[in-house]
Amino acid sequence: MQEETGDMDRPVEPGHFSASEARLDKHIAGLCIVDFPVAVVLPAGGSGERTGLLTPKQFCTFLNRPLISYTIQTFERVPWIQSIVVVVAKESLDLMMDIIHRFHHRKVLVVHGGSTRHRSIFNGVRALSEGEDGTARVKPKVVIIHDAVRPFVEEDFLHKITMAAKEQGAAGAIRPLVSTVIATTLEGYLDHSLERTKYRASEMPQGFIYDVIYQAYQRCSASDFEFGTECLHLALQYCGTNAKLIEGPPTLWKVTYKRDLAAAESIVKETLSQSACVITGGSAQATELANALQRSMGALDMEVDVISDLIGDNAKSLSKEWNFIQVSVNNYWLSEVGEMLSALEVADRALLHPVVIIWVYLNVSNDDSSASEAMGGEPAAMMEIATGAKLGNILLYGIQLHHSKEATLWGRSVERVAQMSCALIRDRSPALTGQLLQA
Ligand SMILES: Nc1ccn([C@@H]2O[C@H](COP(=O)(O)OP(=O)(O)OP(=O)(O)O)[C@@H](O)[C@H]2O)c(=O)n1
Ligand SMILES: O=C(CO)[C@H](O)[C@H](O)COP(=O)(O)O
Repeated sequence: MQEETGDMDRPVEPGHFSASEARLDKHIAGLCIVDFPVAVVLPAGGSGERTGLLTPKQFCTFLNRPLISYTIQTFERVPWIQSIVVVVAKESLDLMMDIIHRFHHRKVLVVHGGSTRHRSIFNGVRALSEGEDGTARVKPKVVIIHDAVRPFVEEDFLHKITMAAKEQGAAGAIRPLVSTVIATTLEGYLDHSLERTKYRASEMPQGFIYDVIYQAYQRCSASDFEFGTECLHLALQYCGTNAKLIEGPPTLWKVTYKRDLAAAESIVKETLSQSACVITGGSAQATELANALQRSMGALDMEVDVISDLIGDNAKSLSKEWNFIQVSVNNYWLSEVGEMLSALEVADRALLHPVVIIWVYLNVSNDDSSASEAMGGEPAAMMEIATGAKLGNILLYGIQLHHSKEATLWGRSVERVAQMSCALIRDRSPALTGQLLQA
């Protein structure tokens, strides 16, 4: 059973590589130049027993998106990878197709898995050279194998693995051991321990010349399929290919236990919380506040850009991975926020990650009562807009502050806005949307 997804904006026929290979991207901007066809197999057919959850970990969701979609996105954005085969259990096929359509994944071919990881991987590898009906497909030169439950891998590391695989026939990521490995006796006593400096943990990704891994799987035994855990070992044992081992970053770790899902979520949140864009509307007071926020939030490790509006060239900010802070001066009026929500929707900015908008209401009048009058009834409007925005994966929060003429008081308020903004952006709590906080 194979399902292809080629109906998105740039259709790809997965597993098919023409001789001239028109799409062989030379990624000249960076160091990553790959001029041969590369495909990826993501085994995602396991049940995730060790998490103790009912849902297999690859389908567990954080920040409104299943883990498998993060991993697919990681490979999809690498221009020199042409095709991604995702291997899932039969009963997860509909769910997988739904994920592909919901998150607009483009380069993906879905195939059925097997009862063990090796069986699933072999199904994925085979699908790259032959269709379900046995028809031949033009195979890639190199195939990268990567557990679907390892969502964080950088392009430059994939490049290293791919180039080493092409040269050596096989290559794999390693990490230093964090604990000593010991052998136990049948009775549960220490038999012997291994010298830790001589050993490494084998991680993913691994890369292979296509024919090497295909032949290794064709030649390996039923016992390998049943109990084996190491693709590099199959390449050595059945094809005599000695893999090049490359030390990878700690982020290559595999989601195995429930707590790993929380760790993955916090890594994604951290990467989404690096920067914010303050929109001032052009007024002097808003600009003064924005500049002060830029300094204070900068000290809290958040890069802040200040712009007056989202018109013309400034509209580019909508497509960046920014969070937004919209300042309104003496104008308890949410129309600017409404416009921003529409613009983000048009740009499809919240498809893959929730976007944070913080609306900052700056009261510069001398008379506090005019501010409270302006507020009358408006928190309800704020909550209503925030509720609608949340359905579109946009998290809207509010902060209000008074522009005190007293420098110390003003400084404290600005500091509080900076701290609250950083906390709201970093936490991304859906429960706090629509709230108007006091600074
Ligand atoms: N029959 C299988 C078993 C595992 N995998 C995949 O292989 C990767 C790594 O395996 P592992 O972490 O062991 O996943 P599970 O087998 O799901 O976990 P557990 O051992 O806790 O059940 C996962 O992406 C998993 O979905 C697979 O494609 N087919
Ligand atoms: O270790 C590995 C390196 O080859 C594999 O990545 C894989 O994690 C094995 O998974 P598990 O043993 O947890 O099923």
